[in-house]
Amino acid sequence: MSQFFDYKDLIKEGDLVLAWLSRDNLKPITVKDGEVFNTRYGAFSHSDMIGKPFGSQIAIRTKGSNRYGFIHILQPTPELWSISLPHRTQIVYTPDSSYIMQRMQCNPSSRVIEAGTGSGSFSHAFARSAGHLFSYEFHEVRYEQAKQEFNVHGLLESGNTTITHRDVCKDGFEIKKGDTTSHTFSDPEETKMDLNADCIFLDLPAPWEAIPNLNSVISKERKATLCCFSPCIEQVDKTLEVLEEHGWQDVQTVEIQGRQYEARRQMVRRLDDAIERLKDVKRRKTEGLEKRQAEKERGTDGILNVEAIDSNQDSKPTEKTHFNPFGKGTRVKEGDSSFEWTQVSKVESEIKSHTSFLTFASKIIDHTRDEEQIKSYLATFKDQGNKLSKREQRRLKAQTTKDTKEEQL
Ligand SMILES: C[S@@+](CC[C@H](N)C(=O)[O-])C[C@H]1O[C@@H](n2cnc3c(N)ncnc32)[C@H](O)[C@@H]1O
Repeated sequence: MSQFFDYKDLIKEGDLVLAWLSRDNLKPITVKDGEVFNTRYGAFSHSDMIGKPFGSQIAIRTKGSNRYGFIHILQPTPELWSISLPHRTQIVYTPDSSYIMQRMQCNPSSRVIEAGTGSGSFSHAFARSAGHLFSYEFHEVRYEQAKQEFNVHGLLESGNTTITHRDVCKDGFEIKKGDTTSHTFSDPEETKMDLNADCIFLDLPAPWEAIPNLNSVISKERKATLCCFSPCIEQVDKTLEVLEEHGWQDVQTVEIQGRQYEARRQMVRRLDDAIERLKDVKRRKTEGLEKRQAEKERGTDGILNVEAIDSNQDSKPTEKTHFNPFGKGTRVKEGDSSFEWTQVSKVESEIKSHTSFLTFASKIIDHTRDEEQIKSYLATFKDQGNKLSKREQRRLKAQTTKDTKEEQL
């Protein structure tokens, strides 16, 4: 059982919990009775966490004051792990990994190849969703650390993850008896693993060197989908050349540009407001001119003549503009019920999340078809077709023609 995939209610000794200190400060802790988690808000005793439900808030009184410091203790998930894990390399974050898995249609029947493992960020997301994950890392220390981490997190124990120490560009992806891998060849008959992979994710500096090695390990019956994660367009260029050379199809390169949308209210500005504003500007201008004229009428020695004194006594201070919908003026609080508001969404001008270019491609190895199966499909369609609407019949006919063409290619 892995804490990452199976829901758990209460925290027990030995559990991994993620302590949420702030939005961008999440720390993994393995709970051990008697130990203390030190933070700048104070020292949190692990024993206070044992028996508490995941998601609880733990509060302590800060030394020498009457105030409280608190943290939340959360159950690990691949998404939270990505933002709290110890970095050994650059990692793939959830905005990319979720998109990639959806594009590759990664599901519980998928057999996934991932190279390299790196810090194991994406591995956790794959391991949760896929049927089996085969992860490869050529850096020995990183391989050992990732293996140890996968073991502690229950990924190896759950049986759906295999990590192998390998340079996939030089030595390919096949996993044989005697290789340095987490898989145990317990059956004497078993000499190599059957990978039969249908999802391949390459986060390598030179994916074009690994692509030629995929043929022997990708599924023969199912369509295999590949994604290469490369930060530079020059890498994409080389990858595209090799994909074409090795018969990969449906090639597409995309870039994720995550943006934050802010929802807020904006004051409704009407033509009448603009007219009001112009009138206000004109009125102030006139008042200003009158004031200056009155000052001119003071004597050069600073003594006012009688007329000027009289007009000066009459002049009132200029009234403050209380509302200017087109610029500065008295601030109006968003949502103030004296004004009309409309709901808008504002997008950040700067893009924060370009990480890499994602190149997708797919390959079907076996183009032969089971004629008996096709006949039975066609018979079913025909039978159903009599009961279907004209539109449905047209759709089925188009689908059948498309399938036949694809098979012929
Ligand atoms: C950027 S990291 C992968 C990060 C990973 N996707 C994650 O989310 O944590 C790239 C990893 O690929 C490994 N690597 C590079 N070339 C390799 C090769 N030819 N075979 C196997 N691993 C390789 C590196 O050692 C490094 O750990």
